[in-house]
Amino acid sequence: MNRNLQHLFAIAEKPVRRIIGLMSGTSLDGLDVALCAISGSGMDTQVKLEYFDTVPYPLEVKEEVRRIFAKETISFQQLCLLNPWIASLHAQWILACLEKWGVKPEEVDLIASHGQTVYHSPKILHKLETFPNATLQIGDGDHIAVRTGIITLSDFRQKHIAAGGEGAPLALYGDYCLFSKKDEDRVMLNMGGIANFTFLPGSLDAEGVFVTDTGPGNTLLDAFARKYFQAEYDNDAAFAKQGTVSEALLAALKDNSFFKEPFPRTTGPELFSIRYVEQAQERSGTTDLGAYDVMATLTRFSADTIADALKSVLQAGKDYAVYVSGGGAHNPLLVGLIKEQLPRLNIRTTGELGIAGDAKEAVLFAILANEAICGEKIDFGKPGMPAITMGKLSFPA
Ligand SMILES: Nc1ncnc2c1ncn2[C@@H]1O[C@H](COP(=O)(O)OP(=O)(O)OP(=O)(O)O)[C@@H](O)[C@H]1O
Ligand SMILES: CC(=O)N[C@H]1[C@@H]2OC[C@@H](O2)[C@@H](O)[C@@H]1O[C@H](C)C(=O)O
Repeated sequence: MNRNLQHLFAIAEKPVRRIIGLMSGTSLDGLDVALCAISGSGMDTQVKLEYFDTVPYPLEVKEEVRRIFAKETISFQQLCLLNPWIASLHAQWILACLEKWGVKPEEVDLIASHGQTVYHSPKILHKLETFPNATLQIGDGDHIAVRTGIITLSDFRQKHIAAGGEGAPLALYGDYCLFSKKDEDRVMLNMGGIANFTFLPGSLDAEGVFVTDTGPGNTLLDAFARKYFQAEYDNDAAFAKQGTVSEALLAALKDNSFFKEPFPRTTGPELFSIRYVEQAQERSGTTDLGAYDVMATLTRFSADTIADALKSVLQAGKDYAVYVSGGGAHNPLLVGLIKEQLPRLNIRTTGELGIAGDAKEAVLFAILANEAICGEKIDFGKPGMPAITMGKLSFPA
């Protein structure tokens, strides 16, 4: 047997695998690095989050990525150059984290790299008959494997599309294995740039699992915080809290076919952009609205669309535990507005389940890699949620 395969085989047989999960999401705030000790697979998966850090993207990196991020027209050269550049930066940051934590690269079994999404274009967005659902994550796995010396799994989303999905959300595969609890219906709500949630039935029945993106989480808030206030985000909703919601603008923001598509539906900043808001302002005659009022309205827009999607799945009059994660969980106004609409939600954090909210998505990619090496495909029995394991293998040599 080839040495690489021998090594992989030995990893699959270990009682505990140390896997680094990486996530750098649509907010471009940084690279989340989670070193996990994982045993078992599927519903028997056990995870201990050993170390976690977010390496902030330096301004220069944000600027280079923004030159192509979610843009229909870009420099092809920029895309080509960024693919290995992002990978080598991620590799460099992984090695720095390992050094800080006192862990040697040879003590790590696998890296699970999400890569940097630069464009997400499901059919419901591009609406072109000829073309399939499509999504593109850069930061090639071969570069990470060679630079770190650690076997790397990457590019998780393509098989999801090949098997009939939109390439997202992938959270359900890890949420189901890790957070399902017998006799307790749970909702795992992640509010990153884009918000999504997984419903986990207390029956543990895979066919009862539900997942979808709901629409914007922080992406519009971040874009307008940058535009109006030269701030990276609306820290603790300080700007939005000073404004008043414009019902006219809110109605125009909600008037988009995305919100009528069947679940699971996915989206990104390709749709929910500054242009999206400006067009809604023009349609609703609110172009003169003050910056604080725009921020207040955008926060309500995120909260309402999250609450509406939750209402369509949860039974009215029943109590649910909702475990929140992602940066939006730190936004008190956003969380408060969701709670106002769904008073019977019992809002908790994934930290109460042992995984800090900021680390959750990175941990989920470590779980996906574990499933690819040791698990079996799980059949959720629904279109858009294919029964697959994911991730492409890169060997260091
Ligand atoms: N204290 C806070 N107050 C308000 N917003 C906050 C706070 N802390 C973080 N955020 C928001 O969280 C964002 C980062 O969230 P996160 O890291 O979950 O996004 P992401 O992983 O890039 O997104 P996605 O899940 O869509 O890929 C920030 O850009 C900011 O909008
Ligand atoms: C294409 C892409 O990168 N999508 C992200 C993004 O961030 C949140 C939401 O939009 C979700 O669909 C997805 O990430 C998570 C990890 C997922 O696939 O579940």
